[in-house]
Amino acid sequence: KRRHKHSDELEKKIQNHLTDSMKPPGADGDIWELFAEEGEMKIYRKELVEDGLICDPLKAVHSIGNVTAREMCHYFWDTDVRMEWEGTIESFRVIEVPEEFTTIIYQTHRRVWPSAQRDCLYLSSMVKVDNPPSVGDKIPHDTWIVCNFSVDHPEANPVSGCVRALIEIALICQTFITPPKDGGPITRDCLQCDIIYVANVNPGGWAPASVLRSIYKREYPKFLRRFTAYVQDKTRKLDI
Ligand SMILES: CCCCCc1ccc(-c2ccc(S(=O)(=O)CCO)cc2)cc1[C@H]1C[C@H]1c1ccccn1
Repeated sequence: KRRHKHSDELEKKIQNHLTDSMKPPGADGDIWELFAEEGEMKIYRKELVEDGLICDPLKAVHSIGNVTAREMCHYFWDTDVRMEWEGTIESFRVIEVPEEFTTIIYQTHRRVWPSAQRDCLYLSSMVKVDNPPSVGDKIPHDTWIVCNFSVDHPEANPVSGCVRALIEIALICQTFITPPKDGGPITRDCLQCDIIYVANVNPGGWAPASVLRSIYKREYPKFLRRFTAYVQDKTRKLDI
């Protein structure tokens, strides 16, 4: 069962995301504020201050056509394409690959004046979910999750001056297939991918609440727009 040092912690976090993060906002009785909405994309936030630091949890739901859950999670997890869609990281390094679909990454984020620069050291794992909870009455064809959470590592060799931000992030994707009415073959046009993205970022050190909240308000919608467009573009059949 224990495949690497963080196996148990990873399993527990995935289970928590599948029970808690897959619930629609508000189902947990919490008050989520819808702060951005663009078509199917809805982004919610909660105000949370821990030890004087702004740790506002974020939850985004989205649904896009023509891609599968596995493709969405693959492009989110695969560091080979990270800089093609990530807009706020300045550099990153894969520190360790504990197992095939699990990496440990050190990354620095672009400094946002007047705050100190932030870095993150986290484990990133992509997992196919076997017995997914079905949301509502739709039955998913498959469910994939990428779970990113902060860990320690002796070889991080951090950039001096960076403040270590702590992250708990998950991208949960489900593929829904609507076979063509005429009984023809299933094509990309029959695919719909439902996405849930949850992010808990602790900035690790003081930063003005107004600065942090404006960064999040700007960066999360931008990230979701840019990342989903990137995957649809990468998977689009070549225009013949
Ligand atoms: C003064 C700034 C304090 C907070 C800095 C910070 C830390 C981590 C993160 C973060 C770390 C990982 C992820 S991910 O989803 O796992 C993808 C892989 O990179 C996502 C966001 C972001 C930000 C802040 C750039 C701000 C920001 C906010 C949303 C989106 C992008 N950038």
